[in-house]
Amino acid sequence: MASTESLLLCCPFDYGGARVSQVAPCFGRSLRFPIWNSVHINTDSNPKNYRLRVKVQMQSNMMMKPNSDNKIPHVLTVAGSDSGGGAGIQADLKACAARRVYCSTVVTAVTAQNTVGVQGVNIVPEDFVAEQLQSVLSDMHVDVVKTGMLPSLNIVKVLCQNLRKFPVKALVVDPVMKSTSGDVLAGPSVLTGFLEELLPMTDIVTPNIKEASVLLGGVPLKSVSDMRTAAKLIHDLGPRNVLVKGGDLPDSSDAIDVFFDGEEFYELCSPRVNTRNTHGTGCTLASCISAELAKGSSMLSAVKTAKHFIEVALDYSRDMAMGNGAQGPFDHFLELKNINQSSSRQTRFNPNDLLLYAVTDSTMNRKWGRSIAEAVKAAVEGGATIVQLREKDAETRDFLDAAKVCLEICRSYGVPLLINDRLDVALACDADGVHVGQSDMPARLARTLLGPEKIIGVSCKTPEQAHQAWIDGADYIGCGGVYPTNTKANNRTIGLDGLKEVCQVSRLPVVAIGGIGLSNARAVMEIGEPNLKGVAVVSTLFDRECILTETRNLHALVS
Ligand SMILES: Cc1ncc(COP(=O)(O)OP(=O)(O)O)c(N)n1
Ligand SMILES: Cc1nc(C(=O)O)sc1CCOP(=O)(O)O
Ligand SMILES: [Mg+2]
Repeated sequence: MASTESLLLCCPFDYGGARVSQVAPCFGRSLRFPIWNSVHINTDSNPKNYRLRVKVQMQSNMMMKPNSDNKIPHVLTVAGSDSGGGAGIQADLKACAARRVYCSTVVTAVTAQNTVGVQGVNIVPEDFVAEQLQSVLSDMHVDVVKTGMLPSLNIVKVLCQNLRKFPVKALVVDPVMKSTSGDVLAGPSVLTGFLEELLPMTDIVTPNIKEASVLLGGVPLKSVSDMRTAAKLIHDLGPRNVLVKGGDLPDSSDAIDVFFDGEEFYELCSPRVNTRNTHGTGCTLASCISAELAKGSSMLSAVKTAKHFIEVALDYSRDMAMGNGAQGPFDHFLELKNINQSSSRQTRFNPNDLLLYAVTDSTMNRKWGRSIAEAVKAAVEGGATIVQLREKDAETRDFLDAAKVCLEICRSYGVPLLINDRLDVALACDADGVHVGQSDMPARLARTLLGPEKIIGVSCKTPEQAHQAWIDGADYIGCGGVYPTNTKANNRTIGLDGLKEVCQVSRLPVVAIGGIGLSNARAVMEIGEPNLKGVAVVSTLFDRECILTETRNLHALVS
């Protein structure tokens, strides 16, 4: 790099100047595509440079990473264009970019649509769909094909011919039949193509309850039990996995989707986000699943990550104002939003993540003969909502290596990973934050070193400590020991009363810790303090034979 003015850096995929515009103002001049993979500990007193470093470091998290075969993960979407930009090809491109995967496009139809509805549809002739497919598939390495609007039987046939000619790792079918506004996007003849040709080649099909009903000849779906039956029946039509999306199910406070892999059913729940901005969620979900599959995820893990992404995106965009119609689009670029709002950490840290806080322990892992990564994976699969690596006797190198693996696991589940005590390890692996105690690195210094984006938790036993944590710029406090514990030597027990007292003065969210398990977690959660957001536990999860089961059980108790 010759100078800051000529920082023209390579990036595998140009997806616009948006990221760049976040960085450029720091220099007051134009930069293009920063690529910066190293970790920066900020020792620079110039706040301008400091801002730049933090932001550029986040940008490196947003770049596409080659797979183990050195190829950039690539999804080809075969779908319709939505002029309003909320669904179809436009949503697919944004979703893949947000999930850091390359996306090529075969346009099957051009729609005139907005937040009010679909005003017109122009179907692309099948010969030209075939030409687009041939262009992409014959030249570029495609991992996953994702389909959206397939508006004619002949287009379905052309697609199937090309998939036979150019096999890919996975085929994800979003069986789009109607838009969110209720306009028909694919007629009955297309259904024949789905049933006879496309579904038998499909790795996962993602119907909503209306589409599932159409695929099954019109049977109504009114409950989760109906969705399970439908998932099984659709599976019998040929796809290897089925995800029936229950977002439109009436009378449910949660968005429950049923996933069936041919052997087991999984009910995937997320809180229903109260927003009008849901246009494009189906396309985005299928594209996210495709993106995760392209990166090498297993099917279930891809589905879970995609569902979590949608939940967070809807939540972030709940008040976004776009258009005058009933259904608005949402914002896919959460990470950019974080960069934009770097002065406001609360947008990044969600206090609800404290609900089930899993804290690891190397002694317990050794006792049960498992690695830190195995323990963390089981905990997040069981429903842990945040993880802290508390590896008191690990060698630095081993700790760092393990932290990197755990971070990948946690990121794939959308679960934040914090490091206990060791800021150096947190910085080196770009963890989501740290937890420090009263005799560790002072929280204020931790904030200076980690920057505004990272999560910082502080252990507090008294109202004074809680007040100081807030002044120092912490994000939450860990308060305990609520009950006696064998995990931390000489730990003072403050009881439920001590916890209440701290909660009442704390301006930060609180997670309770110390001796908490299945027998008393409920009592802790029910102390009636609104800023008590969850329980942090060590032995209840990690000093047990099956971490997954214990986490599930505790999750059920505290949710
Ligand atoms: C969530 C949470 N709360 C409290 C602690 C204890 O931290 P600390 O007082 O620094 O003690 P050690 O964990 O370092 O022994 C915690 N780790 N997590
Ligand atoms: C790490 C830690 N900190 C505490 C505090 O009171 O700040 S109690 C504790 C240990 C919690 O382990 P368990 O869930 O096995 O009791
Ligand atoms: Mg500590």
